[in-house]
Amino acid sequence: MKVSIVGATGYGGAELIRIINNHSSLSLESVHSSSKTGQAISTEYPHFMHKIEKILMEINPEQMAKTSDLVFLATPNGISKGLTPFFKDLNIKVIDLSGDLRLKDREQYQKWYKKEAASEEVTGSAVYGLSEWNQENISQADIIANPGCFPTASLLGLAPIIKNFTSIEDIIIDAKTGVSGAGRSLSSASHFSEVNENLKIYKVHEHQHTPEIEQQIKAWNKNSPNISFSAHLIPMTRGIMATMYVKADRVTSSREIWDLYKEAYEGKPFVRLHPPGSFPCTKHVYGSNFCDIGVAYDERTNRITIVSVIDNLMKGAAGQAVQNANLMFGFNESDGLLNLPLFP
Ligand SMILES: NC(=O)C1=CN([C@@H]2O[C@H](COP(=O)(O)OP(=O)(O)OC[C@H]3O[C@@H](n4cnc5c(N)ncnc54)[C@H](OP(=O)(O)O)[C@@H]3O)[C@@H](O)[C@H]2O)C=CC1
Ligand SMILES: CC(=O)N[C@@H](CCC(=O)OP(=O)(O)O)C(=O)O
Repeated sequence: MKVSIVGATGYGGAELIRIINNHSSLSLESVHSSSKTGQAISTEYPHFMHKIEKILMEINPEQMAKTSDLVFLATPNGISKGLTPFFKDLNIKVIDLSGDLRLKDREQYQKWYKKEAASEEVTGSAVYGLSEWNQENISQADIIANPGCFPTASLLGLAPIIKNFTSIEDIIIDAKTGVSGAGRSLSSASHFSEVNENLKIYKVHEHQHTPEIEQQIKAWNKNSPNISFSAHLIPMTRGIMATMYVKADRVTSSREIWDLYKEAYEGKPFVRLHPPGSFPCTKHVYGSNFCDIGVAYDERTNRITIVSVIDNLMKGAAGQAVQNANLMFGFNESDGLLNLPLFP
């Protein structure tokens, strides 16, 4: 199966190239850029030297549709909503890594992203690509809205509770991310001297992933409350930890909660449940497509604590995108993705 990448010079695009290089059924046909056409991708990323010697090409959907079966859009928010209709008309499948196609309510997109939303036709035909929980729809989709990094960690961590408790009183998601989550372009927010030895909260009550998480938990259980979500930037390159506190409508136990997770993720190759009383850290998933989860119940406060970790560029972006491609084309779900994490 031949694939192209738009936004190949970004971190998500580069991670796609790395994964596809180890895939038995996907082959990289072409890489595309809006600003570096004619340049070799290995000039931009010397770690690809002598291995990936593709030249960056212009973004020409008609040309791409002649040679590729699938295009990954690893572009900033606001771009894929314009490109996707061309690919849709040309019958080439699309996996969009940006936030453009995830929210079904266009007003919500405009409110949180502060941009014009994609057309209803495009958002209507996009399938939300949370691989573990939407496999059937993904396998029949032509357009995938790949989930955001924080929503992936949060939703995989919340799903068993949301689906098994009738009513949840309160959800707090306290999330931390490494700096590669902000992409490769330069900004003062990701400047070494402002990130190193620093811990910073950002987009308080305004983070664009809030409505994405709420959209999915309310689809799973209409009694789900709005969430309190906060994002923090920490001085590391990759990784997300979402620590979540959920107040349930009834008394439970750590064992009951752990059993729910065990059952929910039995046979899922990329979600690993820690043994009772043990919790994951970001290095447990570094460079891999795993989402590791630990859970416990605090009987003093009647709150369930869930810790969910992912690598933002893998399970939070390119890894899950390839997992979705595997499901779309009927390949083994794990193809190209079974590498162990890098440790330490
Ligand atoms: N980084 C992460 O952890 C995650 C990222 N995402 C999402 O994935 C997408 C890609 O992220 P990431 O790779 O980190 O971002 P980067 O900023 O690293 O890369 C984005 C790339 O998009 C290209 N681009 C910029 N403007 C345009 C344009 N007008 N038309 C076409 N291409 C353009 C640029 O390449 P060029 O100038 O060569 O065209 C750039 O290299 C984003 O939407 C991001 O929000 C989602 C989950 C996690
Ligand atoms: C560190 C950092 O800035 N992370 C980004 C991650 C968002 C992202 O990946 O964008 P989408 O909206 O396409 O999901 C943020 O928190 O906004």
